[in-house]
Amino acid sequence: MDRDPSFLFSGITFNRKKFSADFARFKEIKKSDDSEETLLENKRPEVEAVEKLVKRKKRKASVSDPVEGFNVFKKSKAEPVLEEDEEAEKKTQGKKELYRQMERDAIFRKKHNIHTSGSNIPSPLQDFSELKSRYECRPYILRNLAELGIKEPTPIQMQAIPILLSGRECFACAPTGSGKTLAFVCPMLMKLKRASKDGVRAVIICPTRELASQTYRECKKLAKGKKFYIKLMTKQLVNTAEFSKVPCDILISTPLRLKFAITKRKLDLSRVEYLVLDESDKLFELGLLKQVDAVVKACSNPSIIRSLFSATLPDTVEELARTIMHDAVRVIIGRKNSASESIKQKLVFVGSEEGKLIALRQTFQESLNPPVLVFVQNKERAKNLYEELKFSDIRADVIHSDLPQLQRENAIDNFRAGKTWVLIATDVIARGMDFKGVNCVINYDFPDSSSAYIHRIGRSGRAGRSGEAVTFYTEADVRYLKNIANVMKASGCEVPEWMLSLPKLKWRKHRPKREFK
Ligand SMILES: Nc1ncnc2c1ncn2[C@@H]1O[C@H](COP(=O)(O)OP(=O)(O)OP(=O)(O)O)[C@@H](O)[C@H]1O
Repeated sequence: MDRDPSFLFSGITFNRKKFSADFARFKEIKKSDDSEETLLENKRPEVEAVEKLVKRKKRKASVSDPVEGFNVFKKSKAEPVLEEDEEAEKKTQGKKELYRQMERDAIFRKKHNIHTSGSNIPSPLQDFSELKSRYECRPYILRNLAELGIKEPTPIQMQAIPILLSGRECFACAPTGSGKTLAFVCPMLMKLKRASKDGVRAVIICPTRELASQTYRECKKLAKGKKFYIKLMTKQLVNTAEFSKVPCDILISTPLRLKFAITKRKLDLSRVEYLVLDESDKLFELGLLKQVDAVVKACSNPSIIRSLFSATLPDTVEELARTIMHDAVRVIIGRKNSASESIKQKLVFVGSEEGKLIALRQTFQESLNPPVLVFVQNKERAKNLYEELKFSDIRADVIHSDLPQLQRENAIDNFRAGKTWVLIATDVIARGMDFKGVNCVINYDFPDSSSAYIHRIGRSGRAGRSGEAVTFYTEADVRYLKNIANVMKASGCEVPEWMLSLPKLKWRKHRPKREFK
């Protein structure tokens, strides 16, 4: 039996008898093969060597030299290298564009006095049309903005709106009358998208009922045409029999009423997605802190977006904010804790308490340019001053926390309508209240802090309008002048040098006992 030379067949015995026909066929082929082999065997060794070399070269060439359009495997192996290159190139381009965008943002922010800190801060909004192009804003918001005559975003809106729309928490400090309300209401409506009956989804806390009611109206104006359930937490609402079943997307309240609703009426805030603390530094003051804390705890949704807004943001409040917020962005417009630059500020020495009424009457005689707001230290003083003015030919009214709710509302409405020329007030309306076109704010009693001063005078000079602020001071107030003088200087007003060089006081609230004389 012949051994088959093939390596593949080694060890297999071929039965030539059984497969004689096939064997004969193979033999024929073998014959020809043999003849070739014979030829090869007869080759000269040098020819063989050259042939081997050529063969080896051919083999090598087929492995290492890709022939375009021919070697499929080569091609498919070469492609990822190209893709990786393209990918890397894309990445570099992406990074370059990102840096260019960051540079453009920085220039834009500088131009608008926007100061930010935090990571990955979204680009500021240059125009309200970007609400649609960047964030797919529904047409009703743009329509309502146009109807309200709001054309360009203010600096706080430019920056706070994209931050909140990108799902980031934020604490913001921007001057009085600079449009902070819209800066948090607009993204809130956009994020909520549509009405739902699944429980409260957004909460806005304001320190006073008047401000809560104003914010409620602003929300309604911007949501016009969309059936959101927007509720103001009134005594009536909180006492409704089916309180927990009242549909509510956005709830606006003072901390006290909200805490009452949580503890006594089992209000569920666990689904709240947005929480705004307006006038946040006021809300963090001792009198309100406990109630605010209860609300913040009740809003237990882990993906909640919280934001803090105010015209004054003391360092202590910032520190507190940082402890409760996640990866928050800090936005400051202009200088932190400064007065609006559109207010002309003046300090008037009145000697003693007796001098105040004389100075006030004199001021009104010289020029009474209504509407005018007169701030006093407490409700007793408000009542007393009102008694002095009510029988004069000046149309005066008064507002303080001792008045029944309806009377408070009427006082605001009449002042807004121009029926009241001079409104005497305690600090209950010093924050957030937006009376259009208040020409002058008179601090009849010296404010008890620089932030109280900033908020009080901020009732005038709003939304780019000009305004005036006059602050009376007595001998007893002199030692507290420095703080107010500093605020005035920072906002560009002229202040006598001696006031600025008064000794620095470790801040204590200046609330002396004032006799009405
Ligand atoms: N982009 C805008 N263009 C013009 N007016 C605006 C714009 N945004 C808001 N306003 C108007 O500016 C006024 C002041 O706005 P807002 O009450 O929100 O100020 P604020 O910053 O909250 O002030 P405060 O610190 O006193 O609470 C309002 O009458 C509001 O309608």
